[in-house]
Amino acid sequence: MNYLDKIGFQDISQFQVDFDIKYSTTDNFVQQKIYDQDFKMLHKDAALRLENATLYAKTLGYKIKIFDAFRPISAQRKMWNIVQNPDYVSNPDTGPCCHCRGIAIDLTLTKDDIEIDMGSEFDFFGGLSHHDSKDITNKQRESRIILAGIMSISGFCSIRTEWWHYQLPNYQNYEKIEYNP
Ligand SMILES: C[C@@H](N)C(=O)N[C@H](C)C(=O)O
Ligand SMILES: [Zn+2]
Repeated sequence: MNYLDKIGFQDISQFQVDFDIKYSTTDNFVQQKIYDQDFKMLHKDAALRLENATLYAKTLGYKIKIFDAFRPISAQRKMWNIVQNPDYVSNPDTGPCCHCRGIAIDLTLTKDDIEIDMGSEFDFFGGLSHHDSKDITNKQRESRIILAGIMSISGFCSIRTEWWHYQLPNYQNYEKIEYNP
């Protein structure tokens, strides 16, 4: 049993979802690897809710694709050093940093293995990614609302500025984790 298991984290690698863990590749907003290992881990409270979300998505004919889940504080710091804008990257010292607590997921929906058009790319840091963007089509808005509905009835909250980011409420109940495997 490793440290993350001991503190109540759960491996989500076998869930009925697809993974495209962007920060273990160079295909991300910093264009460099943020960490070497794919962390397909969440706190068990979030993992349980994600499992429900996969079922709701399936009912509607979709599958969930995960871009990121748990990320250690050091990974968050690398991001913060590049983008010091709390609308898009949480401050590792003073921000909620829900990924570092294992209770946030960056995700989208797919149908027949094709990503649904949500109106902006993942990690596009601008108004087009905001839930209330006026510059997306009705279809793109509808797709975001479907994702929001799935995540909301599963127990997650959204943030205003990123259509792909969902987190558990009461983040103060979970500690930020540093982890170097
Ligand atoms: C970096 C982006 N994918 C993200 O997760 N942003 C939120 C605000 C965070 O850093 O917690
Ligand atoms: Zn996120």
